[in-house]
Amino acid sequence: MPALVYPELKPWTHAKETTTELDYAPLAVLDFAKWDLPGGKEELAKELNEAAHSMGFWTIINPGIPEEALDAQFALANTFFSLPQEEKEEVTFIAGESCWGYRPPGTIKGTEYKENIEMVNLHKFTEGTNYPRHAFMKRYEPLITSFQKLVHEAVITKIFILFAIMLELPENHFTDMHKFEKASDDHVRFIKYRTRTIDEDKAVNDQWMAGHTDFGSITLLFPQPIAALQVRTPEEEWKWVKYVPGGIVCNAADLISMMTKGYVKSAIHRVMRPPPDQAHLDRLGMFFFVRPTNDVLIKPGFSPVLKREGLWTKEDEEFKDEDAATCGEFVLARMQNFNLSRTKDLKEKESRPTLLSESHGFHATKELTAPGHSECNPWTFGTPKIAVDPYFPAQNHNKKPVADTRWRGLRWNSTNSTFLPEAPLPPVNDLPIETLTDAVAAIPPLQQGDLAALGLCNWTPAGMVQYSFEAVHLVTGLPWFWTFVAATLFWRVTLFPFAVAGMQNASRMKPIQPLMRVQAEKMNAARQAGDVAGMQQASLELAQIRKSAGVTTAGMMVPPLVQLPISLGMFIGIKSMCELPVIQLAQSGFAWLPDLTQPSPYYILPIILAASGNGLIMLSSRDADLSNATIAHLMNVLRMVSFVAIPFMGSLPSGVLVSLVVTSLASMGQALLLRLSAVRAFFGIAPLDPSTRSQLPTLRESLKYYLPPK
Ligand SMILES: O=C(O)CCC(=O)C(=O)O
Ligand SMILES: [Fe+2]
Repeated sequence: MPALVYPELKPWTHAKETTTELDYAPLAVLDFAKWDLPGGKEELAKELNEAAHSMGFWTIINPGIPEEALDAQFALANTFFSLPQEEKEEVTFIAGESCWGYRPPGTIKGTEYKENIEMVNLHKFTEGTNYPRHAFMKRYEPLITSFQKLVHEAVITKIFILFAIMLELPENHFTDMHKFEKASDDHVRFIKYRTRTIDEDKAVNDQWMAGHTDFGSITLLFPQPIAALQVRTPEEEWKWVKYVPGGIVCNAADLISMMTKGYVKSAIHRVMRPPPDQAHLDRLGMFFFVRPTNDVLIKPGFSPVLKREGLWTKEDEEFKDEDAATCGEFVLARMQNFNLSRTKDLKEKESRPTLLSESHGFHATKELTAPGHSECNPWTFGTPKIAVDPYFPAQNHNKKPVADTRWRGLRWNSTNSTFLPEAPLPPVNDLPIETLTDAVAAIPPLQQGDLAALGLCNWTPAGMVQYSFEAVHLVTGLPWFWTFVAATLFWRVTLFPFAVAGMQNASRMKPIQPLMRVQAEKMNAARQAGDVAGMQQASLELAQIRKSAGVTTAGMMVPPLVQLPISLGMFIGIKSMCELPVIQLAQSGFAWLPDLTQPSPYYILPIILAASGNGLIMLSSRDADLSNATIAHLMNVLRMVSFVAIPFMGSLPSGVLVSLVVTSLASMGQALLLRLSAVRAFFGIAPLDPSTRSQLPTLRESLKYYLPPK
């Protein structure tokens, strides 16, 4: 494993895969490498359709999340769980109020056993979110946020696009409901399950977490090899979920099920004592609970598929927005019920959960569900009161309860059900709140492999540019501002031979141009006359002319083919480093431009860029063939565009602009250098001919050229 951005984090070593033969659920494996292939998304949507409709569980391979990024998060969790207990309890779940922060193991009701679960829920860190957070977690905010954003982009968004395709809805149907930047209860959860003795486990029927559904849209379960998770199949059997190396297991949850009228199944799952070859090992899990944004209405959306399936009814059509609860209200109410329910599910012979939809809006009453009511959740697992139907009944969806305490009565049959806090919880307001400046001041230097751990550095041009920036920084030890300058110059120097090759080719081309024009005319005449032999002859001659002049197709094609991807890669690669952000870039080491991830102050860099861009165009126009007026005026258009683009440039992170300015100035230096007769002679480029020196029209002349006379 490469060094982490934060070397003090303790890496988590994953166990070996089990060799025990387990009764595995037949889960679909979706290969996200297909995403960009022609027809790939449609094929994936088909596979997801089958999986989401039947099992509610599936696995994604090649999700585009680097292993190092996962390792870093597991190390973070491992380090957190090994902190002293008081430090972990700095921010703790508050029964009936919130589930952010740490939840220590409780005692299993009716037994003397301690629960073997401790967990921490990390609400996404977005603007305006003000949840209490551990000082420890704040310290790692960049590492956590960039990971969550990456997962959102690379996996979650794609799943929602596939949902939309499979339901024949516009691709943005679900993605619009799940914007990372908007307020929602998206969070990452880490759970540490500690081993128990055989006897302890027997007392709870080997259950580590009772059967339940998750209550958001989807849940991602990141790869870890200890078998323990089981899913309830359509045949109502518990089957093991197989670990696929690098694969992310996903399950659909209640809200997505409600919004698709149960077409997408909210999957019932539980966690059991692992098989014998793994039962002695602690299990560390990482999960991403995805929720719609708070403002989204819980309301099924019309889909031709639902209609064909007979799930879409007149009632749905007539359902009014004002009758719908919002996802924010729903999640809050269920969360408030979080620690209130007191069930004995782990002691039941077998937890027999139902789906939320079975009871919601029908059985819950204000009286029963009032906070603190001892019977607030009468639907304990296994009671005969509930009909056990693991599938979402289509008919009940429109009975959306409004945001009142009725929601508290909804079954919260998840992980918290046995939690009984043992010690009084610290008041949140007393917690030391570190300022962000403190956190930033503590940024450690970047180390090799850190960018990869953040999901950067791959085999695309942008990824390779990022790799080169990391390498230049580590090899030279330069601060980040100068790293940007040096790495950009490195690429200019690397591209210099290609620029020279392009010029050599062009200079060989120049004297044969009149001949080539004649050949082209010959070719045209032959084509019009239908004279194939004549055409062949003309192209043969053309080839010979070019060959004798030393002009090759490769010579014409290769320089731009190399320069273009690298230039684009620089732009995209640097932009994504700044936008992530790679937090070290916030300390540029250059007083005048302290933070490369932020726009340039007072538009200084965009103005320099526009000015140098103009200079470059004027310089290259001097030796250009401007006999064609359109070309001459077009160059002037480019000059004007460079100024008009200043506001856009002003919105880019200054790291991108530093690189663009260096590129522009270096290009100018290169152009001046390649005008010198001695340099041209050295490279075998024909000298410039002062008699053919051209001059651009004035900007006013160009405006006149484009604007029709009044
Ligand atoms: O530990 C697992 O594999 C599943 C955890 C889970 O289902 C949950 O936290 O909701
Ligand atoms: Fe779950």
